[in-house]
Amino acid sequence: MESIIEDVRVRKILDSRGNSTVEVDVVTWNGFGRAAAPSGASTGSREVVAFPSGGVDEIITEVEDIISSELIGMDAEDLQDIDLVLKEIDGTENLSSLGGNTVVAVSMAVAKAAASSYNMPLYRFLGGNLATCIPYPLGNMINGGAHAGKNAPDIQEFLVVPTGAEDISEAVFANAAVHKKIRELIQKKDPSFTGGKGDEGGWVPNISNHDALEIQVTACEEVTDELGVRVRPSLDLAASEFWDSEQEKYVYKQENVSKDTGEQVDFVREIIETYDMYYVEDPFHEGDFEGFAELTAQVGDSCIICGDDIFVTNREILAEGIAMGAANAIIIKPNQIGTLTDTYLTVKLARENQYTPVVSHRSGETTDETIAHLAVAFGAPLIKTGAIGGERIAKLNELIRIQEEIPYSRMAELPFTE
Ligand SMILES: C=C(OP(=O)(O)O)C(=O)O
Ligand SMILES: [Mg+2]
Repeated sequence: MESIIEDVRVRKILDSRGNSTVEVDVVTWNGFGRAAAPSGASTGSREVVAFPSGGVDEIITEVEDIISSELIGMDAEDLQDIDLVLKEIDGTENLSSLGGNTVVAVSMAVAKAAASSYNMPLYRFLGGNLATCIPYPLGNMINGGAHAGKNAPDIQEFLVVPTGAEDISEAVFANAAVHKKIRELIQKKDPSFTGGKGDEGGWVPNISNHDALEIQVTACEEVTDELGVRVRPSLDLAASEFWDSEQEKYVYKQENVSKDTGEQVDFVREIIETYDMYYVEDPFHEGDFEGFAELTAQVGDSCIICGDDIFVTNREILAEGIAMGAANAIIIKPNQIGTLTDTYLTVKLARENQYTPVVSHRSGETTDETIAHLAVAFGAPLIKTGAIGGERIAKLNELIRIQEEIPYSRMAELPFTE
């Protein structure tokens, strides 16, 4: 009774890039849930389609009525049934008629409304009383590729993880300290640097991939010494963005060099070894399962090799990767797959196969904080959600609140840390 859905409202709101996206309110007899959908810039080609052909406006004018007439009267607690109904209404494989972003916003708003109906936070409603681990934040420091301007590095994200942090507060402030330090180091290298930032709040300098790596690692070392909290460098290459399918080469415009898969394996392995990288995401393009498998075979016993565009939070594609030994971790972005049920099932498959789930934001975000709750509920050891910027700190500050609320909270167990 408490969680019977009484109303569903859909509206158009701004995202962090100034584009339109969708926000959904779900009202139950005794509760309320609100969620908004993010959008990617470097999207995987096998992600569900974000919006129907008429964009957000079609959702507001046509889709809202269809969804609300089906969902009103259903019990928000029956999340799996509701996710099934959403997929049935859509009727396509890639959610192109309702739009994956509509589906994910409804699915998350329903879950939040169900939790609220029983006066529970979302992480507890989904994860239960034993979900007490707080994920480590992967903070974005330097932006390149599709998240930055044309003179920025080809590598999309220079990230850090405060593996030595004892709690989430120490972790997020260590990341923020590295972010500040990196600005100083960029300014030293390029006095004309104006302090411009990319889509995820990382700095966008006009420097080479190599110089960005040097600066990232120096900043990690200095902050580790200053704060006494070990911070380790990590990367998201987002290599689909610089894979040239005609040449069959990874093309690094900054250095004017091209590499085939074998050379890319050697190049990334060298970076991992030289800079003691903790985590490397999408070092190969989304179709290069062989490259992923080879690198994982070579360094996967000491470095997290994570698949984003390759798996797109899809458990069937993940299963192909598992069979080949491609990667040892997977990015979890609910809007890549559409429903919370499907998101959960992908996390479950990952865990059963010792793949680390890494819950992640998108480059176009809102102040929605749902993924902070999902990371705790799913027991994900890592969350990738930037380091600074309103839409990024919405998640980080929520983790601080969640930690405070859980009586026996502790930081999650990270792979490959002594
Ligand atoms: C967050 C990312 O970017 P986008 O949202 O543009 O896919 C990513 O590639 O991990
Ligand atoms: Mg990525």
